[in-house]
Amino acid sequence: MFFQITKAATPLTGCRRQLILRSLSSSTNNIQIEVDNKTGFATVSMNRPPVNLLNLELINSLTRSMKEMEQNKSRGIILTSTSNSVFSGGLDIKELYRPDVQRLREFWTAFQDMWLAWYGSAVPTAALINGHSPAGGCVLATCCEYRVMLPKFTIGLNEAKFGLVPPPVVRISFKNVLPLRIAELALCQGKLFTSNDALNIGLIDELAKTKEEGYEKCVKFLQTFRKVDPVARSLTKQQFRGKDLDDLRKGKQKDLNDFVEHVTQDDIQMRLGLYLEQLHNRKKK
Ligand SMILES: CC/C=C\CCC/C=C/C(=O)SCCNC(=O)CCNC(=O)[C@H](O)C(C)(C)COP(=O)(O)OP(=O)(O)OC[C@H]1O[C@@H](n2cnc3c(N)ncnc32)[C@H](O)[C@@H]1OP(=O)(O)O
Repeated sequence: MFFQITKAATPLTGCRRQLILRSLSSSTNNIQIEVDNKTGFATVSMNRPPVNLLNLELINSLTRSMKEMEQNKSRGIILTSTSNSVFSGGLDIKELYRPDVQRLREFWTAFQDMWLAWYGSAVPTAALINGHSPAGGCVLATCCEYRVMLPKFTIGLNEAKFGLVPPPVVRISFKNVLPLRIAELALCQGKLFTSNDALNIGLIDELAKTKEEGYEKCVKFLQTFRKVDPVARSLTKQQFRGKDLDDLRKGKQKDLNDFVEHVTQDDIQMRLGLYLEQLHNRKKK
């Protein structure tokens, strides 16, 4: 069994009684799942301190938790993080820098599977973006159907800034949310938007002052499907997203080969090394 179920009070709503499902599959316990007994909605919290970097293990946990939620016929999922300042810092660049090619292939295959699971989820999804959400963090948020963000953080696809060319899946979920021209410019500029600017361009749907308020807004969104037939809802969503999903399923091998070829280029490796150094030295200046 993937999850153990224990009862606990919720950190989100204080009094509402919930079930907490803890991941047993990973020694790092990198995901926490809570199910609200009243609404039936599950909150999936990324829990990989300090900044929820998406390494192979966290990516696999995200995919497995989505599959588990679908099997349990969850009525809605809220994706968030246990951190106070970061939703997800994006891909763990250490997975890309001087990689073992076998692990790099495994890593990108896992990322493809996570994208397929979250972008194509049969269950309604909302992202409660309670902190910074660059690159891979933004991909995860834009896989969801609705985004509520706390103020004074940043979100966007900044890959171009450090020399990475975003693969198709990264563009697709971004393009699904934003007007094409804004998506193209933002990607080419490697732009990170403040919460306010993200709201103005439509990258997020609502702002919330606190995590609790954000949670309630996500719940309100998920409740809009309460009187809708879940099968009709899910098939309608598939009509919008099915082609993107099929394209990746059919092109998975090529996408993987292109990714590995791109990331292992000497020039890209040099840039990734410099970026890691820059991140490490950021606070020392
Ligand atoms: C062909 C391939 C193309 C695309 C692939 C798919 C698309 C996705 C790409 C990505 O996601 S690439 C990653 C992009 N992410 C970023 O650029 C974010 C960089 N990080 C930050 O801006 C900040 O760290 C922060 C997320 C805003 C959090 O700031 P905070 O002050 O809270 O933490 P701090 O900066 O001190 O970081 C803590 C610790 O983590 C290290 N770190 C941060 N981000 C990364 C990262 N993405 N990969 C690896 N390591 C990272 C940082 O150096 C600190 O570690 P240290 O204390 O040991 O130095």
